[in-house]
Amino acid sequence: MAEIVIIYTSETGMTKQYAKWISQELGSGCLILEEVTAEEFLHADLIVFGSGVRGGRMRKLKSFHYKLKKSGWTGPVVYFATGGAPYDEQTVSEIIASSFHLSEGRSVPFFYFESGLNFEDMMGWSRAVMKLYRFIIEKRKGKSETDIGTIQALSESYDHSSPDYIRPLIKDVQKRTGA
Ligand SMILES: Cc1cc2nc3c(=O)[nH]c(=O)nc-3n(C[C@H](O)[C@H](O)[C@H](O)COP(=O)(O)O)c2cc1C
Repeated sequence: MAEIVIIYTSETGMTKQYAKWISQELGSGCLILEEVTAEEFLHADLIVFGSGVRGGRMRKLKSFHYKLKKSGWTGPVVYFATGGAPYDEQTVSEIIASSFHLSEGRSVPFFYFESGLNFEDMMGWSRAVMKLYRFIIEKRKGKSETDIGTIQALSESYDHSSPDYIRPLIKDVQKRTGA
């Protein structure tokens, strides 16, 4: 049976929740990026990597790729990102474009899962960025419906995460590993 390892990083627990759901579904190990050592993933046939979206791009992709490079592991990776914005093809394309430097015609296995915002567990500076962002939109004249929705979303914690969203990723990983 193929060995799958899930590696994730999570500031407020949203990505952690998705990583746990994926790990339960695939029956695979679930490791934290900041703590994982090469020995823990060198034997893997496939790695699933997940992080939250920050300013339109995946957090900590660089440090994940650095760890892989340093370890010499060159197997397939399936990516997932969690974000406060609802699923939308345009948004997902923009996250991919900002996160990965892809030459023309290349693509990466990538899945986006809507999560939410957890102000309680956010680091101080993240909370400050959110507050500033909300302030800027509130000052806008002639606010669009999106602006109004964004102000509302930035007003309090919410969690739209659902284990249903991971289905396409599970199917993709199973196809790749012949499970
Ligand atoms: C500073 C900051 C910037 C964010 N930028 C985005 C964004 O551009 N798009 C989005 O969908 N969500 C954005 N979010 C929401 C997070 O992506 C979302 O809460 C994510 O699930 C957090 O995952 P984590 O708690 O596992 O790190 C942002 C959150 C913070 C704190």
